[in-house]
Amino acid sequence: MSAALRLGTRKSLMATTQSQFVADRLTGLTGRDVELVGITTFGDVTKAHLTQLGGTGVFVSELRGKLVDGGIDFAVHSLKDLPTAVDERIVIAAILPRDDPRDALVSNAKLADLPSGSKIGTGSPRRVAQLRALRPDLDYLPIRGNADTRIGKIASGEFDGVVLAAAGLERIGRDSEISEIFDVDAMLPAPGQGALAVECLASRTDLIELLGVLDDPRTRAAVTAERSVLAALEAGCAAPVGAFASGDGHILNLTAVVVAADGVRSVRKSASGPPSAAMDLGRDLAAAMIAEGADTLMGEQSH
Ligand SMILES: NCc1[nH]cc(CCC(=O)O)c1CC(=O)O
Repeated sequence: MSAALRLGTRKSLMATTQSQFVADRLTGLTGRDVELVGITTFGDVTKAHLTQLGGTGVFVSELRGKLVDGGIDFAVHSLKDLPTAVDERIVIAAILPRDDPRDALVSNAKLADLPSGSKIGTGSPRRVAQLRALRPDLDYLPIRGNADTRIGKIASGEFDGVVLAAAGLERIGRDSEISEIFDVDAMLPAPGQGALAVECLASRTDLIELLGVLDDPRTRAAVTAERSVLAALEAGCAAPVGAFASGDGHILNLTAVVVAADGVRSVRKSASGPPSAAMDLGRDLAAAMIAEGADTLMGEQSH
C-alpha cells in the first residue's frame, strides 16, 4: 500500500469542491488514496482589488511554494488563474476535460431586461468592457470576495446582478441562480476558463505519469492556444483579453479579443489550425491583433 497523495487546495468552497472532484477521479482511475491539505493564500485574505495586486498568480504562488518545500504532492488550480510565465520547477501534469467555459449573469432578470442604471458587480476589465458593449447604460462596479460572498450582495441589495464563470457556479451548486449564460460570441471568456489544471514538481516523473491519466488532450490543445494569445500579448488574468478555442481533434478554431474599457473599440480576430500547433496558432493570432492596435488598447488601461 502506498501512502496517500497530498493534494494542496485553497480553502474556498469552489477550490475544495474542484480539488475533491479531482481527488475522487484520480482514486477512481488509479486506486491511489488522496488527502486534501487546505492552504490559505494571500489572494484569499487581502482586501485589495485584484487588479491592484500586480496581476497574475495571486492564488497560485503559495500552492507552488508548498510543492517546492514538499508539503504537498500536487495542486489543483483553475487554469485561468495560472500565470502564463513558465516556472521551471513545476509542470502542468494534467488538464481535465473542460466544464462550461462561458460567463453567466446571476440576477433576477436577463441582461437585456435590467432597468437602466442597474448595478452589476464585476471587477474584471474583460467582463466590464464586453458587458458595456451589450448594455452601455448599466453601472459596472468592482466587487471582491469568493463567489458566495458576491452572490450574497444581490440579496442584500448592494448589486442587481453579478457576473461569474458558469463553471464555478456549477461547482458550488449555485447555478440555479443564473438568469443568463452569455454566448461566447457575445462575451469571450478568459483564456482557460472552465478548465482545471493539476500541477506537480517537474522532478517527480513517476507522479507526472500517474497524474497523466487525468489529462484531456482536446482541452489541453484549446487552452494552450488561448493562453498563447495571452502570453504573446504580455497580458495577465486581469487584462481585457478574451479568448476561446474549440475543436474536434483535427482542427482547432480560436477567437480572441482585446477590448477598450469603453466596450466600443476592440480588436477581434479568429484563426484555425491543427491542435498540434496550438501554441503557434495563439501566438500568430496575437501578432495579427497587435498589428491592428491591440497593444495600444491594452496600454490605455494599464495602471
Ligand atoms: N478568478 C477567480 C476564478 N477562477 C476561476 C473561476 C471560475 C471557474 C473556472 O473558470 O474554472 C473564478 C471565479 C469566476 O471568474 O467567476
